Amino acid sequence: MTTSPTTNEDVNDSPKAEDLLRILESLDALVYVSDMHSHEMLFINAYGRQRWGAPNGRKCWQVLQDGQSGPCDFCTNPQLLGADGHPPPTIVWEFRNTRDGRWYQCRDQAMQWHDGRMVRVEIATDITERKTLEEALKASNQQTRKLAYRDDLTQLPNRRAFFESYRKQMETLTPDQPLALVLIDLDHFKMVNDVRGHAAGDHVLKVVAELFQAQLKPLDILCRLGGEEFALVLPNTSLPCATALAKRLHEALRSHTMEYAGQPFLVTASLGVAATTCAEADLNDMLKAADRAMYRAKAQGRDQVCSEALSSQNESRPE
Ligand SMILES: Nc1nc2c(ncn2[C@@H]2O[C@H](COP(=O)(O)OP(=O)(O)OP(=O)(O)O)[C@@H](O)[C@H]2O)c(=O)[nH]1
Repeated sequence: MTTSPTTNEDVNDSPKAEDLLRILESLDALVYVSDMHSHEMLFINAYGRQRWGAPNGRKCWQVLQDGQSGPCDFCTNPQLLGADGHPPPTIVWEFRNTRDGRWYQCRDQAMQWHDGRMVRVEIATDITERKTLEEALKASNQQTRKLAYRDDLTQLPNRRAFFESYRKQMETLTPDQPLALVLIDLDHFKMVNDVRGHAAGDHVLKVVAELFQAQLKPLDILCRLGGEEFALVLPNTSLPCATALAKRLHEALRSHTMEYAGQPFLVTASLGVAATTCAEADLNDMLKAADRAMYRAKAQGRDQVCSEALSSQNESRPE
């Protein structure tokens, strides 16, 4: 009967050099050693030789990378020797190899070679599959986020995006900068649907979004709150300037001839404008003020712009 070792100590008692080499040569990972200063490749295991070839006296950057005329600018050697002479802990990083295009997790450390010089030892495992999955997940998350924040029909930011944009503006603007909000509600939109059909209503919503967007500056944020209601956040804009812009939007819409299924028709909107200094720009108060102004526009016969200041300072604030 054969007896087998029972503890690690028994196994590691007297490891033979050829056994250690056999382990290195059969590893499913790149292991290489290069001179810290000259970058000469001193050892590369079978895994590495199969993918990058034998070193033949070349430097590590000549063996492992493409298009290098000197040491790589991403080389971790400078980090491997601590200022106090003691090597810091192993450096772990991820890198896409320039020769095979695959991703590797690299574990680098410095050690003293048998002839006394300092060398770098790298163990690199192929993590391409994991990276591919991570990238697919990231892309899918971005797409999900895009869908969650975009209105499908008009491609404008939706209600959720509106609340987030408003909050961001509050953080970005200085306390004395004005902020304006315009609520826009199409007039008698139900009639468009009833008389011309739901598809015609959808067409109108898309055209309105494009018409308005064409009048805006890059920092102005037009959102579709839902149904036939839109909101416009205007950073650093006073009440007079916001009202003037709202009047331009109002005019652009009422003077635009819609056309659906060969039939021309007109659409109008009621707009409510509110503005305040950023320091006072509580979203609920702003929404209420813009809503009041918008309902005043509806009550006064629709097809017009009304405004309401939250703070008297806004009345004379320049754009
Ligand atoms: N085509 C289409 N219609 C929508 C959409 N969302 C909401 N609506 C319609 O918009 C209409 C809104 O009607 P109301 O709330 O009565 O408002 P209105 O007819 O515009 O009347 P006022 O606002 O008082 O001028 C309803 O008929 C909804 O079905 C949409 O995405 N597409």
